[in-house]
Amino acid sequence: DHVHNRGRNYQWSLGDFEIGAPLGRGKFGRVYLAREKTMHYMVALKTLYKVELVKGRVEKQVMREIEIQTHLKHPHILQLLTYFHDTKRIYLVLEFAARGELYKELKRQPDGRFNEHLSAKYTYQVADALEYCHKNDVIHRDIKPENLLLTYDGDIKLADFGWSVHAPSSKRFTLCGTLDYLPPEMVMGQTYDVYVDHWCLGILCYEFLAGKPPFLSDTQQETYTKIKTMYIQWSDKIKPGAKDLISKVTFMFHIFIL
Ligand SMILES: CC(C)NC(=O)[C@H]1CCC[C@H]1Nc1nc(Nc2ccc(C(=O)N(C)C3CCN(C)CC3)cc2)ncc1C(F)(F)F
Repeated sequence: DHVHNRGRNYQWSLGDFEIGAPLGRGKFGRVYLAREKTMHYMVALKTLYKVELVKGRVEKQVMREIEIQTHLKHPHILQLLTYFHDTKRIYLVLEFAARGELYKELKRQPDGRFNEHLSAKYTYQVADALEYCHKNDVIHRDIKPENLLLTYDGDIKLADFGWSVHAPSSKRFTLCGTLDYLPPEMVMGQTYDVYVDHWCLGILCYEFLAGKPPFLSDTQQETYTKIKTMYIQWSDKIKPGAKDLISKVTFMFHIFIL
């Protein structure tokens, strides 16, 4: 009915939501559980402080994240439902993933790793999301456990398109966080294409099965060297079938590129 059914041009605002518990901290502000007042729809409300965005010189990146995530609609991609702002903050109204952050689920496992069934399920769902992104000329560029969330049913939601770009691209970006997932061509600062996501998918699958990424080293330099030489020590936890899959997904394209 007209009261509840808001048209496309409806201007959402903070008053439309009841704010609940904090879900944790995002990069530029807190994330809260919230409930939309008329339909009682549960959402995640991500707040971004404008001052912080300016200080971090990431306004364009945030605009790109909003632009990209608004247009991607896929069961394994966390949807950006709407956004609005007030004087101090930008608010992203995102899908609420009831079972939270996958990397915490990984750490909660008895030996820090998923069994083959779960690893295959999650790897498949991320691959499904990536295929959809690539069909829409979007490279995610930052596939790793920290950027994956789990729904109530235990399905994957790919989130955080803060580093995504339109393919192909040679956009260099200052690295923040782990190098473990960087493919060789990005380490060498060359142009890259959707294959960077394939590389990361292989690294992700390895980490699900082994409980740690393949190039983990004590120093950054060592990690770089292992990546550039594609020197991978196969954990004994990885069976031949999985090793074959990871090699094909991760290394195959890079043999052509390098
Ligand atoms: C991908 C991106 C990099 N990550 C993020 O944005 C992070 C930063 C903060 C939270 C998360 N962002 C989201 N989190 C959820 N769901 C969620 C999260 C945490 C818990 C949880 O375990 N607790 C509350 C526990 C409950 C128990 N207590 C003890 C600890 C916290 C349960 C459900 N849905 C949507 C989002 C989103 F993305 F839309 F914002």
